This record gives sequence, structure tokens and C-alpha cells, in this order.
Amino acid sequence: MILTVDVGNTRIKAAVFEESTVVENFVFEKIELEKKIEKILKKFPNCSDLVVASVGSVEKQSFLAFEKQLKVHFFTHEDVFPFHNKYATQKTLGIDRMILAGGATLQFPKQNRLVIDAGTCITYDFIDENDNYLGGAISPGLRLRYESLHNFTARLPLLTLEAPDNYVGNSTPQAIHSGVVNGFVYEIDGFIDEYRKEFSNFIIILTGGDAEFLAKRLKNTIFANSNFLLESLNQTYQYKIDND
Ligand SMILES: Nc1ncnc2c1ncn2[C@@H]1O[C@H](COP(=O)(O)OP(=O)(O)O)[C@@H](O)[C@H]1O
Ligand SMILES: CC(C)(COP(=O)(O)O)[C@@H](O)C(=O)NCCC(=O)O
Ligand SMILES: [K+]
Repeated sequence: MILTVDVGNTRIKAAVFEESTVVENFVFEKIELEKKIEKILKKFPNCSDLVVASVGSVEKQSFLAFEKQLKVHFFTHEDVFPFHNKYATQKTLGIDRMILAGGATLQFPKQNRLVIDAGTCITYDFIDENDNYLGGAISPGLRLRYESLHNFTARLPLLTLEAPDNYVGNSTPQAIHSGVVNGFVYEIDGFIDEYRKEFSNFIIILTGGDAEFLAKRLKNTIFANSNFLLESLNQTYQYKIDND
């Protein structure tokens, strides 16, 4: 049984795995980290490993306190991954993106894969059928879009996610919802169409906090798997153990 932890820039997601089965999921804020992990380990004393992927401001030392209880692995660029990393700036590539690419490589072998993670940022990660990680794109996530419209203008209100009534927004709130939500959806559909022009067939994996909202609005039919990063963390960790 292992405890996997995904530290994103908005929230921390965690899951206890028994082999490849999720036993329980958790979502919490960074400030709750220590308390929450203690609670989880109390509930699941059989956890033998704590496996972490962090792009947020939480560093490895925040987890060292748990080394007395179980094996702690904090993923870094030095770890072995199941793909050939063709990124030009490998040391700055997000660990979350590497874990997503690791999971996509292991879960969907011998095919092109596009992973879209709609979280704080939307990240696009492409791994080709020869397991070459090519890179992709980084774009502002949904909440970032609402916040930036408010923070960088004199008069726009700070709104929270709401599906627009129409792409022609006939009020300030509706114009903002249309711009944010439709811009988000058109961007993703546009990227997918672009990839389709160059790569004949590929599988699309959609994940992240906004994946459920997105899945039903995209022209391209894709299924959201909000657990994909944690599943990938579990699998990539197993791969590392088998190949270290
Ligand atoms: N309870 C919530 N708190 C914060 N964001 C949420 C929540 N529920 C859904 N979201 C959406 O999920 C996004 C954050 O997704 P997530 O994948 O957790 O981000 P990250 O991995 O970057 O921390 C936000 O942009 C927001 O639109
Ligand atoms: C782009 C990200 C901030 C996404 O993080 P998230 O949306 O999961 O919070 C993260 O992948 C990151 O810090 N990347 C570093 C730059 C790069 O990947 O090239
Ligand atoms: K993301």
C-alpha cells in the first residue's frame, strides 16, 4: 500500500493505492499538509511508501518528518522515467508533466499520446509512439483567466466559473464567462486539431481539476480521468523501483 501525493500550484491531491487500485482519494490545501498526511497514515498504517510529485512551493523537507514512519520518495529529474526526454530544457520541465508522461507511456504503450492537464495551468504533453517525450504547451488555467481579467484591469469583477449562456456575451459577466470559458474550450479543441494534422492517431488523456467541466464541452470527445496524475505517480514509482 502506498500513499501518493501531487502538490500542484492550487491544491494538494493524494491517494492511497493498493497495487493499482485507489483505496481512497484526498484533496487539501498546502497549509494542511502535515496534519492531513499524519491522519492518512494513521488510517492506513500499512502504507510502506510515501511518493511525492511537487511543482508547488512545497519542497522535499516538508515530507522528511515522515521518514521515521515509511519510505519517502520525492520525484526529481534524476529519477528514471519510461520515456526518452527530448525537452531542450530538461531541468526546468515540470515534475508533474514528467509523471503524466510516465503514466501515459506505461498505460498506453506503443502509440502517440497527448496528455491535457487542466489545473492551475493547462499543460499539454505529447509522447510519440516511440516513447519520445516531445514537450507541448503551458497555458493559463480557468481560475487564472478569471483572476487575471480582474487583477490587470480597472473595472472587471472577479467571477467564478459559470458556463456562458451564449458565446455572444450580452452583459459584462456574460462577456467575461464567454471569453474565459469559450476561449478555454476553443484553445483545447484548436490544439487537438493541430496535433491531428501532424500525428495520424493518438490517444488523448484529459485530467486536472477542470477536466470534468471541460470533457462535455469539447468538440473532440475525450474522457476525463481526474485521478490520472496520481495513477501515473503510482505506476512511474513502480517503474522506477523495477528499473533503478
Ligand atoms: N475546490 C476547488 N478548489 C480550487 N480549485 C478548484 C476546486 N474545484 C475545482 N477547481 C478547479 O481546479 C483547478 C485547479 O485544478 P488542480 O488540478 O487541482 O490544480 P493544480 O494541480 O495546478 O493544483 C482550478 O483552476 C479550479 O478551476
Ligand atoms: C506548468 C506548471 C506550473 C503546471 O503546474 P500545475 O498547473 O499542475 O500547477 C508546471 O508543470 C511547471 O512548473 N513547469 C515548469 C516549466 C516547464 O514545464 O517547462
Ligand atoms: K496542470
